[in-house]
Amino acid sequence: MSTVNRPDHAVAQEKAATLIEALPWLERFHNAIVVIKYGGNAMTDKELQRAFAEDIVFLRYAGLRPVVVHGGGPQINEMLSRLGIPTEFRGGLRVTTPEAMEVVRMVLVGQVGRELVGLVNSHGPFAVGLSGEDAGLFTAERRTATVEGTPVDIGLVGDVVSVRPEAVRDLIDAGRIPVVSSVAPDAEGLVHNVNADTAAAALAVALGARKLVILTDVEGLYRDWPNSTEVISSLTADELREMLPTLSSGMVPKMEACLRAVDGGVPQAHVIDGRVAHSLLLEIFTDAGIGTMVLPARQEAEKENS
Ligand SMILES: Nc1ncnc2c1ncn2[C@@H]1O[C@H](COP(=O)(O)OP(=O)(O)O)[C@@H](O)[C@H]1O
Ligand SMILES: CC(=O)N[C@@H](CCC(=O)OP(=O)(O)O)C(=O)O
Repeated sequence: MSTVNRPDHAVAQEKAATLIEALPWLERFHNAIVVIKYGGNAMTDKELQRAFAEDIVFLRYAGLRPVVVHGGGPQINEMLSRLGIPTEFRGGLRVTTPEAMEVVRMVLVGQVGRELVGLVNSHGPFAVGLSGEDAGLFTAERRTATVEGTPVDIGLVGDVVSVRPEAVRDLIDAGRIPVVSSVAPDAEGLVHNVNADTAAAALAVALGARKLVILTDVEGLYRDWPNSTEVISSLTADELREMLPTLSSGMVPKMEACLRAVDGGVPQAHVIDGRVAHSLLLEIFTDAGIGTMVLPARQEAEKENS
């Protein structure tokens, strides 16, 4: 006969409490499409990569419908440097020459996307990789960057001007997990480099996603970066709109993406810390919530937190 001693019982109770804490969120997000932008540090550390793949498969088994859009800025930098091609960013976006574009496409679609698909599929035949070029998913239009209020040309960089989400929907309906790389042709078929945050927001809107979650390499949106690291836990679209001109570097496309998603009807957009293993699960399934959440308006914030 085996007996359960008291400390073990207490540990078991704690585990049960953690599991049951997820119940309201499982109910709320059953069948929900959640678009997750994967990037930053979480992408370059092997352990964090594995944890991310586990989280995505966990979401799928828990009854959500995850869609992944991945970045790969650090990996593109590495390949450009190996090839001796200099690169620079303006307003958070890479200046992309035709030569750099070839590398961006090769790294995002042929390397980063493939590796992510492989990691997810170590848990079962879920992930299918595609890019903005597949089945007309994204159409891009050349865009400029804004530097000190002035538009500057940054080469073959595009914004997503239309989305045909049918291919992604087909995959979701078949129980697959789409893994999307952010390169896209313009109306003439010329392939452009699209920031992955921007692509994730456009896809979240087109799919009518319930959430956009952006993983990055900071805790969230800092109120007064780089002077302090006080994280803003939630803000409305209007508050973000006002703050946007004061933001710098990589936070610009990220927060623009959150705003675009929420303005486009996605009820919540989050920026969370990809350096914390399983931060995605913590965000979706726990009462605490983490990082920064953008909501359409204050009353929505109260509703979402209730
Ligand atoms: N207000 C801010 N809050 C947080 N980070 C900021 C802010 N303004 C600028 N940043 C910078 O933006 C970076 C995140 O953007 P980026 O490096 O492009 O991330 P990713 O690789 O995840 O796309 C942070 O590491 C930080 O250096
Ligand atoms: C136009 C532009 O800047 N495109 C990005 C695309 C990859 C990306 O967005 O990667 P992260 O999410 O890791 O930053 C780039 O070339 O780096």
